[in-house]
Amino acid sequence: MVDYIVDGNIAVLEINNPPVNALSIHVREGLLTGIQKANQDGSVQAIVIIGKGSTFPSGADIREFGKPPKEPWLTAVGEAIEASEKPVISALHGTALGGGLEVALFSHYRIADERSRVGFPEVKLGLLPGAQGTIRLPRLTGLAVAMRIITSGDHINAPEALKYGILDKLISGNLLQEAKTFAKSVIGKPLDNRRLSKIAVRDAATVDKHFDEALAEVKRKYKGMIAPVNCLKSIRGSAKLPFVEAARLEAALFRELLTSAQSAALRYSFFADRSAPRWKLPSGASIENTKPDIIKSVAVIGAGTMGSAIAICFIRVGIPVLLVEQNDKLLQNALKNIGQILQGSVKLNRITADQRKQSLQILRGETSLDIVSDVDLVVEAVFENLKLKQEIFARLDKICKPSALLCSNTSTLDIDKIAVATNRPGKVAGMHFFAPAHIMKLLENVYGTHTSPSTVATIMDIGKRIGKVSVLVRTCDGFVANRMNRMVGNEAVFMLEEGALPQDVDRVLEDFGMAMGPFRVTDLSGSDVGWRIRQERAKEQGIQLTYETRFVNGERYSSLPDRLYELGRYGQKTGKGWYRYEKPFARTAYPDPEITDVINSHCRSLGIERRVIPPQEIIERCLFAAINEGFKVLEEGVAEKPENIDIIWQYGLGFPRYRGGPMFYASQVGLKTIYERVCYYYDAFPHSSYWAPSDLLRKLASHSTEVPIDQWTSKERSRL
Ligand SMILES: CCCCCCC[C@H](O)CC(=O)SCCNC(=O)CCNC(=O)[C@H](O)C(C)(C)COP(=O)([O-])OP(=O)([O-])OC[C@H]1O[C@@H](n2cnc3c(N)ncnc32)[C@H](O)[C@@H]1OP(=O)([O-])[O-]
Repeated sequence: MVDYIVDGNIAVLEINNPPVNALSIHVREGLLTGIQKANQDGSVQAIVIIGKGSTFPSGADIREFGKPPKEPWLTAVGEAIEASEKPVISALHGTALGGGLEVALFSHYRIADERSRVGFPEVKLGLLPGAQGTIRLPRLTGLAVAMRIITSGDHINAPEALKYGILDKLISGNLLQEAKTFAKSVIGKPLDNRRLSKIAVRDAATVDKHFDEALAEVKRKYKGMIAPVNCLKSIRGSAKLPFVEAARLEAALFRELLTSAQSAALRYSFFADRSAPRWKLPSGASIENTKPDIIKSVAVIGAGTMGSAIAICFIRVGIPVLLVEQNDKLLQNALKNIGQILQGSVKLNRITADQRKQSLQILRGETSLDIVSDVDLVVEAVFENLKLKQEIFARLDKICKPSALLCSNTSTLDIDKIAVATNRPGKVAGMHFFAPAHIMKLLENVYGTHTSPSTVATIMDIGKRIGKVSVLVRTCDGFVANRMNRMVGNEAVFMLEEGALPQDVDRVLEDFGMAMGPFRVTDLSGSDVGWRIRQERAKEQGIQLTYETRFVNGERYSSLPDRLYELGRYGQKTGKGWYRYEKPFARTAYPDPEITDVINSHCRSLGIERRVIPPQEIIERCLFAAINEGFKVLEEGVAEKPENIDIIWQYGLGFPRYRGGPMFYASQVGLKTIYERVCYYYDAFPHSSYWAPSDLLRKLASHSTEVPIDQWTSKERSRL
């Protein structure tokens, strides 16, 4: 794992632990023995530490966290590096992150390939740079820069790192050769002024001011997260305490984080990010064995808000789009809006004016569907109506070339029912974008009974090309996101009928960490959207919905949202919804006494006695109901693994990353507790059949010890 190579009077310790040279136990052992050996070797006068392959170490081995720690710890290795009597030069390339950068900060000199990046991303794992990173970096950069680098977790490029004093020299040629030459040039020079533990923090006197400012900033930016706060406390220690005591404080703050639920969730999320796009079908077809088609052109059908935003996703990565809308006026409006949105991106420095121009050059608006005959992929984004979609797909099937994929942006409808309208069901799939589609990272890709593996490979590949986090799910009503989120919406409204107000429910869920509570979310999209869908469904079933309707097909129903619609309270667009706004499209939501009156009179007319609903009940009824549904989604194979569900919630539904996702959260609460509470609510609300406990949940909860989340599907699903 660490090769020891002597070239003349230079010992080279080459770290070889692909893919990112993580500082696993064998690397730490190799570094420690390498340093000791070089110090004992009379012919060696300087030591170079370098990474083999694409990078200098990108950090500690994250898979080791949460397991019993193995010595030597990174700090001990680092202290041996700093204590070396012979100069140690770290030669950085690729991404020198976390523990990797700490190794460099223990070294006496740091040189780097000019294309390399450095950083302390620990905070994104709910940790701090615990091998003295928080107390060494301020000694080089000063407090403000160190606080920004460590609390943001952002990478910085080599020239910037040079400017801050983190690096001593940038290299444009052969890194190893240059490192050896550099090493020879520092042989015999005094080392004490190169040992960061011997150097003071130069702006230590200003630490309280920097701390207060940075603390206010992280509390606003990373609400609810403990790691950025601990990072700051440790950096403050670096300025206030003698080095050894500061190191002790850092170690204590690191341990607190390492054992925290937040870090466990963030580390899980790190691996879930990488695992979710790796799709596999029940047939065995997978990302490993299926090639995607190459998509060179796309048509988007429907130039509403969604269709326009979807078009942007493709044109900004250079894929030409035909945007089709029947009505020329709507089409022209959409083209204008797209131009404005891209202009906004230029203003925010997300793209250049040239990139905007190039994107608009490959966008063409049309009013006839016939024009799409030659595109490789169609994304339909018309109104959520099965009949309408079936008609469009039947027409597309006739117009498009046989190899074209026909995808729907439906958020709920069964892909199989859309595919039957075509003679190419293998080439039909769902691509469910989340609003606003040009901003939201999630793409929920949906396969139907007949969708071919190559279609799946293609939609997953194109999702990656357009910069989305793509997750594959099987078709069902609402797929994963809307199917599970429906329970949150239902329970939230039922709690209004029982005693809560919209702001109570939203506050509890936002305090939990959700980006927005369900009522604020409804106000954003508009209560008219849900009303239309409910009316449509009722019509299909021959049901008349009235204010007195309390059950539909035996299921509890609340007409409160219908009352809102009748009052013209469509949400932000009308300046009032579940909340009041200063004016239409204003963002700030104010609790509205009028809504309290509407809710109270609704309860009176239905004879419901209101009660106080405690925060814990709000959490349980919204989240446990969704979690129970999540287990059904797993048991039916709609989602292949819990990570897929959690990534959908993080990137599509605003679930706090530091809680991992609803399924990871369930694993932390404990499945026995979740199961018992689900049973309790099923008893209490038998007319909400989604409370019927999932079989998978019941079986997992019946184990005498908690089944780890990575075994949920393998352990029980095959036996169901
Ligand atoms: C006594 C106290 C002691 C305290 C010690 C504290 C030490 C320290 O302060 C803590 C840390 O360093 S915390 C760490 C701080 N460092 C970080 O947080 C850096 C985390 N890593 C990254 O940000 C990105 O991986 C890179 C930018 C490095 C490369 O991006 P890219 O080129 O797109 O590649 P990719 O697809 O992302 O990864 C490729 C494969 O490598 C895997 N893997 C990666 N890093 C790993 C790791 N550290 N570990 C294990 N595995 C790691 C990854 O899962 C994937 O595996 P798969 O099986 O193929 O799925």
